[in-house]
Amino acid sequence: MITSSAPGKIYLFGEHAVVYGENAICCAIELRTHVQAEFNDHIEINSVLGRSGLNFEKHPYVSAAIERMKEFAPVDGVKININSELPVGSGLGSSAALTVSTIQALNHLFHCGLSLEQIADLGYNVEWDVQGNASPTDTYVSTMGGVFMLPSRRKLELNDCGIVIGDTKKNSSTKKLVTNVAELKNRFPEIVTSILSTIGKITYCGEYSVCNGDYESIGKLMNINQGLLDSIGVGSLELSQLIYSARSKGAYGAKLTGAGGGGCMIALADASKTVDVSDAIKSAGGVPITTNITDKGVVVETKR
Ligand SMILES: Nc1ncnc2c1ncn2[C@@H]1O[C@H](COP(=O)(O)OP(=O)(O)OP(=O)(O)O)[C@@H](O)[C@H]1O
Ligand SMILES: C[C@@](O)(CCO)CC(=O)[O-]
Ligand SMILES: [Mg+2]
Repeated sequence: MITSSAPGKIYLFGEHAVVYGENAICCAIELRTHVQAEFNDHIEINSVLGRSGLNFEKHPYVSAAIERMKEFAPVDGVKININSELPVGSGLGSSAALTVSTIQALNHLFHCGLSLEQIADLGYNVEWDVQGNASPTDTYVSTMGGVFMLPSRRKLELNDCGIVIGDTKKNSSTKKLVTNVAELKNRFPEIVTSILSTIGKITYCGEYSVCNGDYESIGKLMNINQGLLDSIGVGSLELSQLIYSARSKGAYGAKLTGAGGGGCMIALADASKTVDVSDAIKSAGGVPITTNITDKGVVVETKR
């Protein structure tokens, strides 16, 4: 039996734009998904969503990961148990953490010898298989841990600042939201391409601010990024309420993270302000989530 785990993630900048090759800065967080894999006489997948066999409706990412792993090993009889600290479908990369930890568990159970780069690439393929469109960002950062500029894969450092997360209700998947943006881009190609390109430029400016620890500028760039995400239809009333509430209590900046349409927002704040910002998120109807950035990517926790 193998148990592996992988971290979730947050975006400082660049979600959705990174699907079209623009820059993004993405950070792994300490909340993790844990996957246990053992040999079995058939395929069985157990999670908070229930029990199934190979089932692309109930467990699309695990089922797609098993299919991809069949290129390397005879994955016909395996039992997968999933436990996660990440809210499902909330923009914190729960699909990527699940995908990457599943691949790593099967990698070690069947002695495939896959490298971290190969795991990240396979994870990207799985998210693409399920969503019909994806960037390599979520699965790369969940594999490697840390803070990265994608697609260049430049590693960055982000220390000495507080990250406060607020969760809101969400009723749309990343697959649907990414599809919606593609449809908007098809309808207004010049306008949406210009917006996505501007988000890429925000990220480029943001990298300079991150490297210089200029949190005031990072916050202002996050706020501009949020306005552009709203313009392409991936915001929500609930997210806006939390975002403006966090900003009113002294956050450097606040924006949605991940695919949007609800789910999580993040606020960047000085350590002295994180309690006030967290209270503001709660008073605006959000569920505050406390976590930190982590350098710990996908790992094997136990082998028995
Ligand atoms: N703990 C879990 N157990 C089973 N399936 C899970 C779990 N966590 C995530 N999933 C799968 O991932 C899907 C959510 O992926 P989705 O990409 O929509 O959200 P996310 O990854 O949390 O957000 P984002 O992609 O914006 O970061 C769920 O519908 C489910 O199929
Ligand atoms: C919306 C998106 O940019 C981030 C989802 O966390 C999709 C992707 O990059 O695969
Ligand atoms: Mg996802």
